[in-house]
Amino acid sequence: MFEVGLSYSKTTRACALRRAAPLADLPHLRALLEAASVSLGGPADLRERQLNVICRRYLPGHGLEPHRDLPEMIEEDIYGCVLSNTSGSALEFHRLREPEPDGHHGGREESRISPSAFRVDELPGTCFRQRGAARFEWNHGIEKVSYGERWSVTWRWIRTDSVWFREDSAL
Ligand SMILES: O=C(O)CCC(=O)C(=O)O
Ligand SMILES: [Fe+2]
Repeated sequence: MFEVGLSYSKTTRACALRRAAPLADLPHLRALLEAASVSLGGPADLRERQLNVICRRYLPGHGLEPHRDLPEMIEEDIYGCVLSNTSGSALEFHRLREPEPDGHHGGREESRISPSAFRVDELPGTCFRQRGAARFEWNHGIEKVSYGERWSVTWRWIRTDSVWFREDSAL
């Protein structure tokens, strides 16, 4: 795991963000983030003072526990790109609760017809964005890899109104 921009991997409520590798030193990574963002209709400006990038390599035995990236710390939109995946694992989403009953369908029918899990069909270069329900009503994780490797880059922005955020000069 390798972080760029602001790092929160060891952050707790009692421990502030740190500065990780600067994106300016990684022009290919910056170009990837910009291209992926724009291709998904997102911003071209990466707002680097709030940006956190996590590059992950999953080897056999590695996975990622189901989680929701902390809403109190991280802005709504989270982007990602799968660089390559020769493993049998992929990003999977699981709904945290059933959808609200809907007047037209009734709660029971609705929960039967709407899925509670979603697996990303990953090809090299697959990009995704988590927002809305995918961000707040579903969690996501990676089942432990048993063979091959998976490489991903995900990026997000630290909320300036969170207790963790500090301006650059204070890091
Ligand atoms: O590796 C991935 O695609 C997901 C990573 C992730 O969910 C995270 O770093 O919060
Ligand atoms: Fe995540």
